[in-house]
Amino acid sequence: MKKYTSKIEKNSIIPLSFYEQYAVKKGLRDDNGKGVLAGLTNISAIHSFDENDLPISGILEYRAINIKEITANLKLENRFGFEEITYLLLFGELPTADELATFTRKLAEKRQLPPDFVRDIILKATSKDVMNSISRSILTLATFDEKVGDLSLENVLDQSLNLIAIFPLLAIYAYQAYNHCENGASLYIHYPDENLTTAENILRLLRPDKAYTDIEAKVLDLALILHMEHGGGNNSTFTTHVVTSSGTDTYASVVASLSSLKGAKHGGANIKVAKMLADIYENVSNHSDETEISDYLHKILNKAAFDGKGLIYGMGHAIYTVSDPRAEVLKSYVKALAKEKGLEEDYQFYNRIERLAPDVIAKNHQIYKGVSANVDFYSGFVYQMLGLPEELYTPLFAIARIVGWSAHRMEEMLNMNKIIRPAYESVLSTKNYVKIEDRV
Ligand SMILES: CC(=O)SCCNC(=O)CCNC(=O)[C@H](O)C(C)(C)COP(=O)(O)OP(=O)(O)OC[C@H]1O[C@@H](n2cnc3c(N)ncnc32)[C@H](O)[C@@H]1OP(=O)(O)O
Ligand SMILES: O=C([O-])CC(=O)C(=O)O
Repeated sequence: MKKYTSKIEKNSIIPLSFYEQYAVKKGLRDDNGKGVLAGLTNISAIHSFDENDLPISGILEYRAINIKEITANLKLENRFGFEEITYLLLFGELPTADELATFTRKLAEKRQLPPDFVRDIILKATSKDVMNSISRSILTLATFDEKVGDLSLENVLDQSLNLIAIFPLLAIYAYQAYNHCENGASLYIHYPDENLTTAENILRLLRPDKAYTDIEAKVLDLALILHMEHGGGNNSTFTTHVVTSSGTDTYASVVASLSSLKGAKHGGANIKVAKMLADIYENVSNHSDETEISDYLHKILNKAAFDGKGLIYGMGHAIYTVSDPRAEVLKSYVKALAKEKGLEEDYQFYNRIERLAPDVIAKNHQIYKGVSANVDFYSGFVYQMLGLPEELYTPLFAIARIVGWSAHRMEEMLNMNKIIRPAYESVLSTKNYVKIEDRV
């Protein structure tokens, strides 16, 4: 293989200077780190600079409503919000109490799989990679749908609602199947309860005794809400736009976005954060020695420790500068939860890394806009405290983000009607074909 990979490298690597020469925006990003404007949206807004272009604490709005206000109100009213915010993101306005009750019932009715699907599909060829198992299930579900390629708004909405409703089942059953077949654990396939919310059902399906506390379910509900949507440009949602513009079906579109989300630089970062924190904890002898921790973070950044990729996971963001508002909200819950679970030392350790990492990154990279903890930094710690297995961290992100993907798919269908097709400039000069006997 080495012989082939050397050829690929020799014939594929493009000098860095060419990108400047041809004015190509690497990663579709401007020099100052901002994304190239690729679309317009009504679904959400992200603010990280003020009117004078100075970095500010991040603001995220769902359909123009600040998520901090959304989550604070839900907390104040001690209510679950996943269904309500799904309604807001999909339909563009907050539901009345009656509309919410009807919509919640609709989602509950849709929360079921075809007969024998678990036995015939999910329990076969199990995998530690639950994201891949979900994709396999979704592509199989496409074969059950007689209207798979019907691209009318009504049908796409119906398909999207079906997938939003059954996503928790696909994720948790895939985990239970893996845990049983590969780890020898007992197999639990509980049915969802139509009177429970999405967050409650997730805990019910996962726990052997189906039990959970109200606080656990509310914290999970909050985490889901914070992960639901992040504009049209994030990697998985942009994937939705790209593949929707080609006219593909809803199942294929969701699988494409899932494939994007699982990447370690995107939604897959939450598992990496948990593993990285465990690695730092193991390799640093004094857990409150900031110099020793910084030195180890430098090693990670220099590809000499952890996974050798040079990334400090859970830190940095394509858009946010001073802070990611979702990380701030999660952190406030993490602090209280850690106290309740007697994990304050772990919380302090996370806190230390969060404080030290930006400096370490800034010393090694040119940072135009600042680096801070992103939503993935604390989410894994929350899931750990809820007793959720690592294999489900990224699937939980997907259970939430499919709502944003669905809203963006419909927005693309309604507004664009133009295939997304940017240009790539060839940097080679034309050559003649050489006959095989003349090749050296
Ligand atoms: C839900 C989400 O998707 S949130 C993001 C989850 N991902 C992670 O946590 C993975 C770690 N973080 C990262 O890899 C990056 O911060 C990203 C991919 C999220 C954003 O990267 P960029 O858009 O390149 O951010 P930015 O322009 O601020 O980066 C400037 C430089 O700092 C580097 N950098 C930024 N964050 C990090 C980090 N956490 N670790 C190491 N280097 C970093 C970038 O690679 C870039 O280096 P380069 O100029 O040599 O290419
Ligand atoms: O916006 C991005 O680039 C990454 C993302 O999806 C998020 O932060 O939720």
